[in-house]
Amino acid sequence: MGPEEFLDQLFGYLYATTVWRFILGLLVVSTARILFSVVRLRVKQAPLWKIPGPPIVSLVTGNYLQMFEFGATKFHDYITEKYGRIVRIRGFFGDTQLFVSDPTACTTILLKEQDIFEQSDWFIEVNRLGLGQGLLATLGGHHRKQRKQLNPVFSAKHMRSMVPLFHRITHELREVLKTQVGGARKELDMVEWLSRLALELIAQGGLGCTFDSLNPHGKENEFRGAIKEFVPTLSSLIMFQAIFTRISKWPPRLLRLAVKFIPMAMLHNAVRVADVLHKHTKAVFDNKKALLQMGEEEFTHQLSEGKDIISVLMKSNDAASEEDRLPEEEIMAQMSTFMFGATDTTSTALSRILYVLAHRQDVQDKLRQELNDAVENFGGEDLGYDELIELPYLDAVCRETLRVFPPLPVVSRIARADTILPFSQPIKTADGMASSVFIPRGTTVMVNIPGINRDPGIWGADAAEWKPERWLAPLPKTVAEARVPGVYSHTLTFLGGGHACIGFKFSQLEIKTVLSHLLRVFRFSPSPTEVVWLFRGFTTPSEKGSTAVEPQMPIVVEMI
Ligand code: HEM
Repeated sequence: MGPEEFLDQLFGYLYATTVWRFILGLLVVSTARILFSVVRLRVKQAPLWKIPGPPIVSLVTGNYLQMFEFGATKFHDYITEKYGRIVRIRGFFGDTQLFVSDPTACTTILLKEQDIFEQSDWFIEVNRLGLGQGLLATLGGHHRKQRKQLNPVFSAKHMRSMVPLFHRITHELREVLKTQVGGARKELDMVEWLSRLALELIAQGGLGCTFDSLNPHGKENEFRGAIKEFVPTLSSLIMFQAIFTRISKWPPRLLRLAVKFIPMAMLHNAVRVADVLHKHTKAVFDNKKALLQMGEEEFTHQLSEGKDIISVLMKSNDAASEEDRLPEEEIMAQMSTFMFGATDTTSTALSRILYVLAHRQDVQDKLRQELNDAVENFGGEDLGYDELIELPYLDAVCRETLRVFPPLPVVSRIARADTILPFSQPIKTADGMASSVFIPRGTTVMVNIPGINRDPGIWGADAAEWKPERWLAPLPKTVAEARVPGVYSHTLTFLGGGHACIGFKFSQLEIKTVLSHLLRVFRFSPSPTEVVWLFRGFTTPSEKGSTAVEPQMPIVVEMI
């Protein structure tokens, strides 16, 4: 070996060992820091150990699988009944978390101390990288600034102008269903059709574009596919959240380069989904921007006549002061955010209403009668905004279904600082009665939405029963007294506080418009195939025993 070759090898060796030592050192330091913060948090969480909760089933995963597996809804109901409004749960490696349905505790989490109880870094970062920096990816002042610009776009005044569009799209669905049923009766997978409908309603009503979702022979749209893939793709990465949240803020180019060299198909898939979402929102945005620059007349030539949410937002944003104006990137991010926020939620709510009505023909008949009478009095089948909003039985059926069966049953927050969580009533702990508990920084609290919506202490002994009639009489005094911090009907179905669902009026109108058409033309009855409701983040229907990933809800649809 010559001297040059020797030096080359020596430097190569030194370089390789230095780099590897550096990487190894980094890993050791990071692991030590993670371990140290984990141990410190476990120690500080000691006061929470005294709160009653289910036994731990695994030292590694705690109660995590019971809380989030397909059958989790039953477990949630069981622990709420057994342990009450404040339940201690174990997360990964002995982490202690709370599952909360106490109204005073929920008010602290969602309203009074909403700047302490925030979404986790993981939630914010995956949404930021996947959907962009929209409402689901911002916190504090940044989030408030976005809400200030967006709230007026979701006002009742603007929702009024959406009614014709909702009618038009629902007519389309009705005609497709008539063809599918073939003039008599047929079993259809209604969740599939309601998902397509929800997607088309937000595509046209939110973005002013179409995905041709109601075309039975239409091809899968790439944007639609990416929205559907978003949650499963990210769920597959959840076990790497500690590492992910540490590297996610790297400069985008560096992050992309790093991801390229990590041989993990699910990571590459996540990047692909994010790229597809960005490509499409940018195309829709650029098109709108060009139209806006051409003038008002061109702008109203869009499919939605310029009444869709993003068009209205772009116009009001242009007129806003420099200080309030949102950057273009953030408007694009709202598009993916709305597509994501509006689709599974609405289709799940509509599916549940049809499912319940299929099992309660008496209610279905009564509702149909109310709708037929309303159409006769109104003088046309496309009921106006006020008629749709004010029909009492339609309203009662919607409120009751959303109360008893909230599509999104659990939302999580993480304490960003040490604080005290007060309760509305003292609870029994290992140390005696307690009317509050110390929550150390880093603790996860989960809001148990069905727990509070069906709390017998608030709604009475029949709280768990589905009874639309309860909304036609004065509600028990305990309902108002409980001061549930929700934006809708004393429930947390659409949550409350600064992160409450921005689209709740939009979804009310969608649901009522759809029911006003479908129930007058079709009768829905249960299928012989049993349907079960599974926890997939949302509570969605499935055929009993099926292993399909997608929700399924066979219902017998009959022409009237
Ligand atoms: C029945 C239908 C719906 C239900 C049950 C529902 C429920 C919820 C809930 C519980 C949250 C809070 C999530 C959290 O903070 O972790 C939320 C947030 C949100 N929802 Fe909805 N939603 C529905 C329909 C819609 C629709 C139609 C849209 C859009 C048009 C929408 C857009 C959003 C957005 C953007 C957020 C984030 C708000 C923020 O953080 O400021 N949702 N929704």
